Amino acid sequence: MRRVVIAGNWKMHKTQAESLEFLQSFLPKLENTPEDREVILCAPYTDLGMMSKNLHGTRVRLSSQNVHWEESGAFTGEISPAMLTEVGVTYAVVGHSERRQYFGETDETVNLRARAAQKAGLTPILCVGESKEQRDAGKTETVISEQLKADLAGVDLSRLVIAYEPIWAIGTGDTCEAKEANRVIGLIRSQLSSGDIPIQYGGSVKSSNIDEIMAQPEIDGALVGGASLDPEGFARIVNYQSV
Ligand SMILES: O=C[C@H](O)COP(=O)(O)O
Repeated sequence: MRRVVIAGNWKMHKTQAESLEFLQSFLPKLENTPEDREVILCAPYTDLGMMSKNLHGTRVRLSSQNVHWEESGAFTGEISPAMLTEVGVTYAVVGHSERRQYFGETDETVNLRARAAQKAGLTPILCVGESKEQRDAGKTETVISEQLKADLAGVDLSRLVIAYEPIWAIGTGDTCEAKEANRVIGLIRSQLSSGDIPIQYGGSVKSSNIDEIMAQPEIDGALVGGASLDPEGFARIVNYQSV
């Protein structure tokens, strides 16, 4: 039975004060959230320690937005697995398209990060997805297959979440049609030796479209960017209506 995993990726938003204000409004809205839904917040590094203290004893889990593959070293701006586990982080987003686009992330480094995360006891949330040009050229399946093959080499599939995030849907309001997202996620699942891996959809998920997205049989959750910044709106996404 696959888990439902709803994660909010705050990206470069929310100071510690803003994060605390978010939690104070968000947490009470989870009182009736079904227990089988995993709720994760992917916060900036600076907020993780404070958030961990305020989330202790709640059902909300913490994720970083990246993780380095070395235990320590001269890697300016990076963060090690131990720095994350020490403050109670249990997930790590790896391979987000913005890291691939702006910070030279490659399938090779994504794979290193995923394996290092697992070695430290973190669960990677691996992001894959095609660009508009690749989709328009009919290359979606090929691109994602190649990403999966390279990113998942030596990765333990029993401790993994995958997020299908078409790049052209990220931050644009141009959400992928739910049935198309379901088709692609079905293709992703067909290439995995384990059928129990939760596979999320990400890309302009909002409170207005979450019910339709989650009604799709292959979709196990969402990786939400902009719409996760507002406690009310993200609570509505977490509390989506099952059909
Ligand atoms: O990690 C989240 C994805 O980049 C989606 O972001 P978005 O919901 O703002 O489109």
